[in-house]
Order: sequence, then C-alpha cells, then structure tokens
Amino acid sequence: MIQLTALTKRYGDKTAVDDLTLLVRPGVVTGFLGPNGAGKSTTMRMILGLDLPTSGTATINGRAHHELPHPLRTIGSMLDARAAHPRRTAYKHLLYQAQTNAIPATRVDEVLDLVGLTEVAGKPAGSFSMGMTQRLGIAAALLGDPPVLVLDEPVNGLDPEGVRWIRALMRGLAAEGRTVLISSHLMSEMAMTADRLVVIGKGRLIAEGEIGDFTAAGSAVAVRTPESGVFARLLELAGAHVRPGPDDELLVTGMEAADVGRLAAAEGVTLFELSVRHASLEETFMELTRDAAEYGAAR
Ligand SMILES: Nc1ncnc2c1ncn2[C@@H]1O[C@H](COP(=O)(O)OP(=O)(O)OP(=O)(O)O)[C@@H](O)[C@H]1O
Repeated sequence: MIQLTALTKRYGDKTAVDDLTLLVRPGVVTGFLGPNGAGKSTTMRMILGLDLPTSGTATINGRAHHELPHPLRTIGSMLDARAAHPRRTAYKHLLYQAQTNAIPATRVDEVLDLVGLTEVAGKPAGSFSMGMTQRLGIAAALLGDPPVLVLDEPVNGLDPEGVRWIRALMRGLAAEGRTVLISSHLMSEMAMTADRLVVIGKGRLIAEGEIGDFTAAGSAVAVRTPESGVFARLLELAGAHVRPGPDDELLVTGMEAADVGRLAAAEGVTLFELSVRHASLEETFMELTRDAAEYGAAR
C-alpha cells in the first residue's frame, strides 16, 4: 500500500501538493484524477523519492522510498514512457535496469513477453511507436515483479486496442493483490479501469471513493409537474434540494425517488414524470474540479 500523510510540496510560493493524506490500498486499481496542473505528477515523484516533500511523508508498504533495499522489487513506476535511450535496444534497456537491481536476466524475457514486445526486443527503443514505447515503459515497471505500481498517464496517446490491453493488465495486476495507482486527467478513461478514485485539484484532495459513489453523487430525481412552484417549496420544506432542469422539470437531490413520489401523493400534487437521472462520471468530475482547474476555459 501507499500511505501519504499531510504530503506537501512547494516550489517558491507555488503549492503544487497541499496537505495530501491518502491511503492507496492493495488489490484494487486506484485512479488518481485531477485537471492539468493539479499535482498528480508531483505527488508521484515524491512517492518515488524523485522529489523531496516540503513537509509530510509518503511511504510504500511502510517505508519511505529511500529506505527500500531493492526499490524496483517493491515499487515499479512509469512517469515518462520515453525514458529509454533511443539507440539502445528494448532488451538492453531492460537488461541494464535488471543488472543494477539484482534482478535475474531471465526476468527481462518474461516482461518482454508479458507486454508483447518479444519480437522487437532487438530493435532500438527510438524506433518504437507510441504504443510500443508505452509497453516498454510498463515492462520496466514490472521488471522487479513489484507489489506496488505507480503509472503516470499510462493510457495517454494509445489506440483503442492499446487502451484495452492496459486496462486488462492493470486489473489483472490488482487482482493478484498488488497496489496499482494510475493517474489521468480524463474521468472517462478512469471509469473503465479504476475501482477507486482519488480526485485532486490545486494539490488538494477533493474527493475519494469507489467509482459507484461518484455516479451516485451525480444522480438526481427529475420531476415534471404542472404545480412546479408549489411542489418545489414542499420538497425544500421536506429537506430536499431543488434546482430547475431542462423542459420545466425540477431536479431534486437529497431525497430518494420513492420519497418524492410519496410526498407528491400525500400533498395531492399531480406528477407527469418521476425518474432518476445519472450524471456521467465526466460531468461529476467537471463539477467536482470546476474551481480547481488551473487553466480552465473562461465561464
Ligand atoms: N519543478 C517545478 N518547479 C516549479 N513548479 C512546478 C514544478 N513541477 C511542477 N510545478 C507546478 O506544480 C503544479 C502541479 O504540477 P504537476 O505536474 O504535479 O500537475 P499534474 O496534475 O501532474 O498535471 P498534468 O496533468 O498537466 O501533468 C503545476 O502548477 C506546476 O506548474
């Protein structure tokens, strides 16, 4: 697991990560989401010991990165898939990393096979397509067979087949009991891959929970009635929150659809329509991060 405690990073007067406390659990894929500049990469760099926190701590299975005897065997990462030397072959790129981390050379063949690069193992990394480069980055992350994986935007720039492959791989690794943290700035991407979501904005934790919690948070009961003014007041008196929706409907939150129907019946209000509306995850994400987007479109 990864534990962040009051993790903070300042660059001059810019706070990139602000008092972040978080537990990333094993056995599930955790999606780390936030608009551009939210602090995802900075957080990952601090987990990996590549950046020192201004304050707070980040531990991997109870230890800071610099305390790990064989880091690659505990935590695998991909921050930038283009990390390989362009003239070095995929095989050599992995072999050097294996040799400097006391990992047997046979593991290089295993991970090449795992990511489907065996046939091009002798080709220079610089000749690889985006998808192949991404696969090589993931092979390097898996080299030490680590229980914890941290991948920054692993789906970025991949074709649909590559995206499906990464999703299946991540889910398989989590199912083996590993801790898998993957970042993205797109909710739609995460919705298909992650079991849990952590949303940050301006370096701060905005929301955290199971994917289902996010869809539930975005849902509302839609009501159409010829007595909308009266019924809106009755709903609010009963503790619900009401806002106008399209086509004269009322969008009710904080009350179950059944209770909205019961209230209408008890008060003799005629209903033309009563239904549950689910906002898409993307809409929920936009709503959550509206104030946190660093360079959002003017509204
Ligand atoms: N080395 C640095 N020096 C100064 N500011 C930095 C540095 N690294 C990051 N920042 C700033 O910290 C903030 C968080 O950046 P970070 O790259 O962690 O965000 P992110 O969520 O990963 O964004 P993206 O999705 O765009 O990669 C940004 O405002 C960025 O400009």
